[in-house]
Amino acid sequence: MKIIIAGSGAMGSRFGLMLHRSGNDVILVDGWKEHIDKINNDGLQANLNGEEVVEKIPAYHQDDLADVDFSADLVILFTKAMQLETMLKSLQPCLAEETKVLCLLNGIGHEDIIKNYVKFENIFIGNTMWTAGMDGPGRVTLFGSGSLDLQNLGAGKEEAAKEITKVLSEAELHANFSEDILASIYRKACVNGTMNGLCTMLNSNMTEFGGTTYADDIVEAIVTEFVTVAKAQNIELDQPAILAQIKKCYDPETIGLHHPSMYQDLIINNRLTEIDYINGAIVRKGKEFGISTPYCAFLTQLIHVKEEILGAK
Ligand SMILES: NC(=O)C1=CN([C@@H]2O[C@H](COP(=O)(O)OP(=O)(O)OC[C@H]3O[C@@H](n4cnc5c(N)ncnc54)[C@H](OP(=O)(O)O)[C@@H]3O)[C@@H](O)[C@H]2O)C=CC1
Ligand SMILES: CC(C)(CO)C(=O)C(=O)O
Repeated sequence: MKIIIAGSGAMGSRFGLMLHRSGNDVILVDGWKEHIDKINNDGLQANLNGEEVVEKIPAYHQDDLADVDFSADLVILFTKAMQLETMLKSLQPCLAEETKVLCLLNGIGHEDIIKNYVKFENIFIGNTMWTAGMDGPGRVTLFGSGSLDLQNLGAGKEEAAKEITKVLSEAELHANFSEDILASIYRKACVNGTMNGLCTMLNSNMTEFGGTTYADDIVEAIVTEFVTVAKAQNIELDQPAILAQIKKCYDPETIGLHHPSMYQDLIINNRLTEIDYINGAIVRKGKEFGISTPYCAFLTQLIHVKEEILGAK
């Protein structure tokens, strides 16, 4: 399959690398020039579960796509939420009538933006439990395992969604076709709505946070707000199952030692965070439905205060 990875930071590099290694025709697209230049000069370098890997994958700056002759079957969106709209504008020359676009960003409601740039029946949405970290331009660390869920948004596009699922699974990305992707996105948002903001504020990884005596109470309070807001939209979530899924993140043998992507953004790279698309989205939806969301509101404010104190850009 001809695949564009649109947003080739840590996660885009992971997916690009694994899809390239399983025989797909992949190109990487990003707005970070130094990263693109490094990949084109020296290959994409990765520590893949302890093994040093270098793959030659063509990489393009997103402003240069008008000159690129590559009609993609599939575009996988992996920007940060704040960069999504700019990337969608840049991608226009590469979107053919049949190009499918799969969004795997963390957060809630990205389809509202994507549908302004992509035909509704070509939009596929999902979420992933894979992890990845950027070490510097052209270099990533990829450890542990993961999975992803996806579904078509447009009616009658199940077969296309299953075909994408197959291609991703052949790359050992463990993809599942979901019958209820909105619930799945909310379940993942509960993980990010707890782990990302809390580990960032508390300067911890997930194992360290999960080992504290306060972890269960705080996590339950936040998840209750997500579940209540989801219910108001007729999205039914199994709260005990979500709490159990979050606890699994504390395991140092799986992803517990990972610093969530929000920590990587703010604490390591001094960049603005996606908090407004995770806990902030619950506060906005809560207001719409008359539901009080004090924990999400406070965590959103705290992260913004920290962004200001650190002068994040
Ligand atoms: N990392 C993870 O483990 C996980 C991340 N996700 C989600 O996947 C999506 C993509 O996240 P992720 O891959 O972590 O994003 P990254 O932070 O690795 O990359 C996103 C973009 O930020 C810019 N950038 C990143 N680092 C630097 C740097 N040091 N200097 C300059 N620019 C930089 C680049 O674009 P530009 O120059 O255009 O700004 C890059 O494409 C997000 O929605 C995230 O929440 C989901 C699951 C796990
Ligand atoms: C690994 C995980 C699940 C932590 O919340 C994640 O999605 C992230 O780092 O953004």
